[in-house]
Formats: sequence, structure tokens, C-alpha cells
Amino acid sequence: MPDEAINSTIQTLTIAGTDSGGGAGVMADIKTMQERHVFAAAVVVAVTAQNTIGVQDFMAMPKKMIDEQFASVASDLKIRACKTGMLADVATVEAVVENLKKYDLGTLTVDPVMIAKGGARLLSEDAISTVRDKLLPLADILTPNLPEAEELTGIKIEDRDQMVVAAKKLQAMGVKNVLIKGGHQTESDRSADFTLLENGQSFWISAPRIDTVRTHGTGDTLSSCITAEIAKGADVQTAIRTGKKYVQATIADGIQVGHGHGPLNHWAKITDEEGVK
Ligand SMILES: Nc1ncnc2c1ncn2[C@@H]1O[C@H](COP(=O)(O)OP(=O)(O)OP(=O)(O)O)[C@@H](O)[C@H]1O
Ligand SMILES: Cc1ncc(CO)c(N)n1
Repeated sequence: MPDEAINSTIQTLTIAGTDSGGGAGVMADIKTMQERHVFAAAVVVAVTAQNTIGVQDFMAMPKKMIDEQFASVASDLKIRACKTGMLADVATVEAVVENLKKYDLGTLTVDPVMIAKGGARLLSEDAISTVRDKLLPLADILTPNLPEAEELTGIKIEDRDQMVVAAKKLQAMGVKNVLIKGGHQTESDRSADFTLLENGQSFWISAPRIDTVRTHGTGDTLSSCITAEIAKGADVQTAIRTGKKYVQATIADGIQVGHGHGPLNHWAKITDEEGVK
């Protein structure tokens, strides 16, 4: 069989950490990709002992194991789009950067995961500059939440105007498309995300803020949905719009799991009633 036929199914890859509680990280990514009808592969760069209450422990994978996973995936699968999530520390970020440069894994979405909802650090402080200097220039799409955008730019973001300024600064650092997520803007009744596209166009997407603590893994779910839609051929704007609708549906149609920041309902279906605009 010709190689194009062997690998004709649309394939995506997540490069991230696991969540034993099933709500975030690699688990959220794979569930999302599966629901969006693309095949999901995973390079696990860290393992967390985690649940809805918090992160009890984590361990980064040795570089050799990261390299071997990339080699296994790249030598057999045909990845159309990939994403990064939790990258733990300097050595892990550097290993991931090296492999992303070595292999063609399609369009890259970088979710610069730093701190979990419960407050645990998922990226060491000294690795922030490694992400900024070495990973960001490789990103086709960057999806920071507000604290992450602040860390990466040094800008204190207190209103929508500063989200725009931060997005421009991130683009100047070498990222093509920037999506700044407004999920942490809790004072507004709508959660509004800002996107600055490679061609200079920009847009806001907002949706009604849902009053719930069950928002564990929203960022992972959004970036994975974007990755899946890009792999299927969507343009960046359409992929982000679909991602927002999907996240809204997964929060709105909630499930009851765990005592803390509960996970999303990944099998929720997008309807036209999400109020996303
Ligand atoms: N309570 C909420 N109601 C509606 N939308 C929300 C809510 N919380 C977050 N969102 C949306 O979810 C998406 C992810 O944003 P958020 O800022 O929560 O990411 P994050 O902090 O990276 O998430 P996590 O660290 O849990 O993966 C954004 O589109 C945001 O607007
Ligand atoms: C492994 C992992 N990745 C990402 C996040 C952020 O949602 C988390 N809590 N855990």
C-alpha cells in the first residue's frame, strides 16, 4: 500500500503531562481529539499524581524516553497537527524543542501551561524564559491564559486593552497567531478570549461565564480542539471558534466527578445555544 494510503486517517499528537484524575493534560487532550474525530497520539513528557483537588506529585520523563517517544511516533505515524501542554522544567522544554525541530509534526499549538487550577506549578520558574526564547518561535498558535500571558510578556493585564497589547508583544516574540484566554477574568459575566492572527487581523470571542468550579482542563480542551480542527483543514479563526463552542458545551453540560475543580464533559455536543459570539 502506498504511504499516503497507510496514513490517510487524520492524526494529531499531544506532547504533555498526564493527569491521573483524568480531567486535564494528556487525558483531556486525547478525549477532546477523539470527540472531534481525529486520531490522537501522545508523547508523555511528565506524569502527575493529580485529582480534582490538586497535584499531589509529579515527575518529568528522562530525555532519552522523550526522544524515543518522538522517534516512535515520527517514524510510523503522519501527524498533521500537534500541541504542547505541561512541560515541567528546563530540560523537558529543551528536549521537546529539539524534537519539534527534528521532525515534521504539522501545525504546532503551544499551550504554555504554568500553574494548575489548584495552584501547583507545572512549569518551573526558571523554565519560563526557555519557553519564551526557544519554544515560542516555533509556535503557529499560542494559547496563554491571563497569568501566563503576564509571565511571558511582563505586562500586568487588567483590562481588554492590555490583552491586545500583550498579544502584540507575544507576536513580536515570534509566535504567528496568539489567543489570549480570558477564563481568569472572573469579574465579567462573559468569558472573552482575544485572538491576533498572523495577518494582523484580530477578533474577540466571548461566551456566558458559567458559575461552576468544574473547569479543570478547560485550557487543554480548547487547545486540543483547535489542534484537531486544524488537522482537519480548518483555518485558524474557524478552529478557534469551534474550540470555544466546544469548551463552552463541555462546561455547560457538566458531569459530577471529584470533590474539587471537576473535569469537563468531553462527550457534550456543540449546540447553537452556547451563546458564543
Ligand atoms: N466558568 C467559565 N465559563 C465559561 N467559559 C470559561 C469558564 N472558565 C474558562 N472558560 C473558557 O475556557 C477556555 C480556557 O480558558 P482558561 O483561562 O480557563 O484556561 P486555562 O487557565 O489554561 O485552563 P486550565 O489550566 O484549567 O487548563 C477559555 O475559552 C475561557 O474563556
Ligand atoms: C498534566 C496537566 N497538564 C495541564 C494542566 C492544566 O490544566 C494540568 N492541571 N495537569
